[in-house]
Amino acid sequence: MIVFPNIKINLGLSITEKRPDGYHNLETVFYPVALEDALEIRALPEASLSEADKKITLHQYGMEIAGNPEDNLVAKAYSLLDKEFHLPPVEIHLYKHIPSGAGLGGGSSDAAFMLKLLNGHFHLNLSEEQLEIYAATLGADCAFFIKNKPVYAEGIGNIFSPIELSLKGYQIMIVKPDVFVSTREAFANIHPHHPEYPVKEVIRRPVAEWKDILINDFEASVFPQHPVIGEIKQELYNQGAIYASMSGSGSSVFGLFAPDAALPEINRESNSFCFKGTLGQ
Ligand SMILES: C[C@@](CO)(OP(=O)(O)O)[C@H](O)COP(=O)(O)OP(=O)(O)OC[C@H]1O[C@@H](n2ccc(N)nc2=O)[C@H](O)[C@@H]1O
Ligand SMILES: Nc1ncnc2c1ncn2[C@@H]1O[C@H](COP(=O)(O)OP(=O)(O)O)[C@@H](O)[C@H]1O
Repeated sequence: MIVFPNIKINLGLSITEKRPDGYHNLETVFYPVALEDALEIRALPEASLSEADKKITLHQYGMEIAGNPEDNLVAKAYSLLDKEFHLPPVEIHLYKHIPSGAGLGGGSSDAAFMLKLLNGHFHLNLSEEQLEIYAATLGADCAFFIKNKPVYAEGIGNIFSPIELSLKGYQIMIVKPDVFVSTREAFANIHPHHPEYPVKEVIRRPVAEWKDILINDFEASVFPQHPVIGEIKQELYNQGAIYASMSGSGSSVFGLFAPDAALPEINRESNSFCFKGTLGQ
């Protein structure tokens, strides 16, 4: 069985306060985009396991991910459900197309799709709401990928409400320079505050009005540290983007373009990543 975990972009990201547990409350809109990994599981017969064998064998392809295979979020997702449901052993094939440390939620998406895949394959009969609860323990934005629909998110990024927003037909260009931004460090450099223009209100206005009022709070601290990210955002505007922003805690930047626009070539560095697509929903 194979699934295709996709990314999200953040439309606005206000970090409003630091919580006693060390996490931060935030306000953002998550919007799914069809840049996808591929994730496949094959169940193995219980009898094929010797005492010393692990229950998961993870084969990884495509872009490299930092860390050991047992720290991979798909392995953590399996262990979470295995504890409760004693799952059969599985062989996992994960093909990474989504860059890591990009603010695109690639790891969280893999984890959420793994939960959905195991739920379907092994007939666990978990509801979407139950899957969201499991997902939230794996990463702050992981639960979003269970329903995978545009939402307004609050709390630590795990409390969702529906929004009336469709960007269907807009073209999107995502550029990620060869820079890794740690989410944890990005939060450490933030001064939380309530925004002048709340994300929830700005999002109701036409996209052409978002430029100076739909803000990602991480840009103020990440751009001075990594000027190339800010330069890419400016370049997207120079090349005709209607709206451009860093996604999440970086380092990727996306530009939204009109449905009939010719998308530019932005080749700043040989190791940068670039995706071009069309939005759905
Ligand atoms: C802030 C966002 C916006 O989309 O950044 P990106 O990861 O997309 O860049 C996400 O919600 C991130 O979600 P996720 O990447 O799952 O975060 P986690 O792994 O749970 O947390 C990584 C670290 O970030 C910090 N953290 C994360 C979320 C949050 N609301 N407050 C925090 O302070 C904590 O220090 C935590 O240890
Ligand atoms: N399946 C996975 N895909 C990507 N990263 C993973 C995965 N499992 C664990 N990680 C770890 O999570 C970190 C954050 O990755 P990712 O979620 O892709 O980035 P971001 O949170 O910036 O969108 C990576 O540096 C990597 O060490």
